[in-house]
Amino acid sequence: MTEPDTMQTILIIDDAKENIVVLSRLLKSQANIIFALSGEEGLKIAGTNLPDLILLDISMPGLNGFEVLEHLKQSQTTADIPVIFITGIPDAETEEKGLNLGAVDYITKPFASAVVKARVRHQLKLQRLTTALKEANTRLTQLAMSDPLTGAYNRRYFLDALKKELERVQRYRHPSILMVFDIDRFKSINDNYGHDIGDKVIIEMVKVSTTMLRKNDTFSRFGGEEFTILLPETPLAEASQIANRLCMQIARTTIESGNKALSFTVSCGVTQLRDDDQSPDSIIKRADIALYQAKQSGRNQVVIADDTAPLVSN
Ligand SMILES: Nc1nc2c(ncn2[C@@H]2O[C@H](COP(=O)(O)OP(=O)(O)OP(=O)(O)O)[C@@H](O)[C@H]2O)c(=O)[nH]1
Repeated sequence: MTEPDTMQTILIIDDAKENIVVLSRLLKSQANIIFALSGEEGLKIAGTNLPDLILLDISMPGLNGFEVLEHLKQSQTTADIPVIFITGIPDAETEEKGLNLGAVDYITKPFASAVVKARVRHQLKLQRLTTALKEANTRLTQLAMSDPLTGAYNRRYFLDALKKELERVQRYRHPSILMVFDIDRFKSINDNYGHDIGDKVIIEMVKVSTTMLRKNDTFSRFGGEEFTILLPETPLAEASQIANRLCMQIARTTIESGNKALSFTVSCGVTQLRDDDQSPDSIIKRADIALYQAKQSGRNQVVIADDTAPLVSN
């Protein structure tokens, strides 16, 4: 979160140096001051420095203040930077135009120093609060889609991704794969080594899996010791190899527990998304049945769902 005492930055855009000098002197105790002597230069600086507030002159050669504001609003990176017009044009029509374009305030010259300071302080405070709110929102979004123990995507996020991928499969008819992994005899790991070591096993499972996957694959901790992987645009034969490789890699992994090295295995069910799947449920059910068969057949192995019908490509 932004600290309240962190110095914020004000960008002054004005073609008259003397105005920049006066405003800088006035506001330097409130913020870091940077400046530009033209609209074009101001836009460049705004895009790279992302100031907390812009004080903008209206009448300038080249891009005028209104045009600068329009450019700022068009770019996603600068659209939310508050802009105050500081201008010698006192008429209400110009002020209305400036505010309608999205300026947060309009100050006319000659101005009273104390009033400018107060209005700037007010905008900087609003900006600080807005930034803190945005950061909190980002954190909340992150929390809502991830598992706290491992940081992997959670069930909710995964189901959403699976639903979207099913729609893509139905539309483009490419092969996509769901894998469900489950740690073998995990209860006995907890019982014999303790819950903390159980947690370490889960964390290691996530680490090993995620390093072996591609950027477009989605990995989630779907439940306690159950993990799901979505592999978009992947033929079944390739998915089978990936699942087997992952199983082998997991079996080679060890966890330190006191002076002992603990190893563990996983079982896996694999299925292909089908264009007649009505929802993620039926896909998960198929993969779960295959996983159950892997468990029944002795664990530490991959089973491909029986009823996976190959998609007919267009
Ligand atoms: N340490 C730890 N244990 C968990 C967590 N979530 C679930 N568990 C445990 O995982 C265990 C799952 O056990 P079972 O469903 O019986 O399955 P299993 O022992 O892995 O047996 P199989 O799946 O048949 O190989 C339970 O004992 C849960 O308490 C967790 O976050 N941390």
